[in-house]
Amino acid sequence: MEPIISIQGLGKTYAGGFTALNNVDLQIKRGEIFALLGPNGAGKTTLISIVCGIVNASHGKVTVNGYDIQRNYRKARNEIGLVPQEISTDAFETVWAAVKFSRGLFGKAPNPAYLEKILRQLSLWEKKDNKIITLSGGMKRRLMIAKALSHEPNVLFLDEPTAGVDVELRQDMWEMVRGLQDSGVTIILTTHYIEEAEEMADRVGVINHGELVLVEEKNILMQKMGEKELSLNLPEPLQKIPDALADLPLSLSGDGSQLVYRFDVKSEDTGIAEFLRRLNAVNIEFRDLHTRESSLEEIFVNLVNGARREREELLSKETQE
Ligand SMILES: Nc1ncnc2c1ncn2[C@@H]1O[C@H](COP(=O)(O)OP(=O)(O)OP(=O)(O)O)[C@@H](O)[C@H]1O
Repeated sequence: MEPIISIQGLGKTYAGGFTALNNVDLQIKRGEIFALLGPNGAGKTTLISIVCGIVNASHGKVTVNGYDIQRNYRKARNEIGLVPQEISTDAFETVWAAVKFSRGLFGKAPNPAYLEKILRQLSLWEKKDNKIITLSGGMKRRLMIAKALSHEPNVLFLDEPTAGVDVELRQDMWEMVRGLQDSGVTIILTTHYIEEAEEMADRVGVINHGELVLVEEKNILMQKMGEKELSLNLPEPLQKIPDALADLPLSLSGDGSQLVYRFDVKSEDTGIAEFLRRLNAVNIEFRDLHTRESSLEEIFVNLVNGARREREELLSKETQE
């Protein structure tokens, strides 16, 4: 199936000469939830702003549902709903007037039945005659989503949808976003909360210093990059790791009561059987054991740090030459 968004060779150098995006290629699949992760200043907002036609690209090509964002700007923009990070609405307008107005901005014929559907879906229908100023923070966020959906876009961009939102509300938002996906909307979200990507995304893209360093199915990423730990609780604490086991990837907790064996998830042979056999040979007993997988957060930190190290090495080589 054709991707709903296709980005090729996208670059952006701002007027001052700063390059915020460098040769980005990315295809967004129809119906997926795609999470764009990256540290502050990585280029996430620049990328979204270009696709939404708010910022002009320096080079490259973007199509949204087949429409080129430059040659066919209006049609491309019609395909997209954008929920910005900041809540910006007229406080004295009613909820209903706000969504009706947003739809009108796109030149769409009125469709009260559709607006009712999205307000119900976002649990805002009861509040439709309320002034925005009377809504809670969570309701205002949902209203921003309703406004972004008012012209029936196929793609929804959510820029940091849950920044500064409490845990309960965050989970409500996740549920609601899944509901939108079920209704056929493709969702691209940027987030600083890796937990959010882990929870929600079908695929993850990591952007760092304007470069897309990785795009991967979330499950595959977690399998491929992840390390697992096998922890053994020892009835008798150890002073140190026995010399006979020194060649194994082991670590000992501070109080010596927990021995941790690290293994690579992707490796065919985890070495666990051999490890347990050798443990037995040196008469170390254990009370129980459990395993733990690395989180997307650890994977992400490793990736970004790895890329930074590579860049620093490259720079130091260049200065030596
Ligand atoms: N109008 C502009 N002129 C010059 N530089 C800009 C402009 N807008 C953004 N930048 C720079 O481009 C880089 C990328 O910014 P961008 O807002 O895309 O990052 P981001 O990944 O969205 O960051 P955050 O997570 O902090 O929102 C930053 O270094 C920023 O200072």
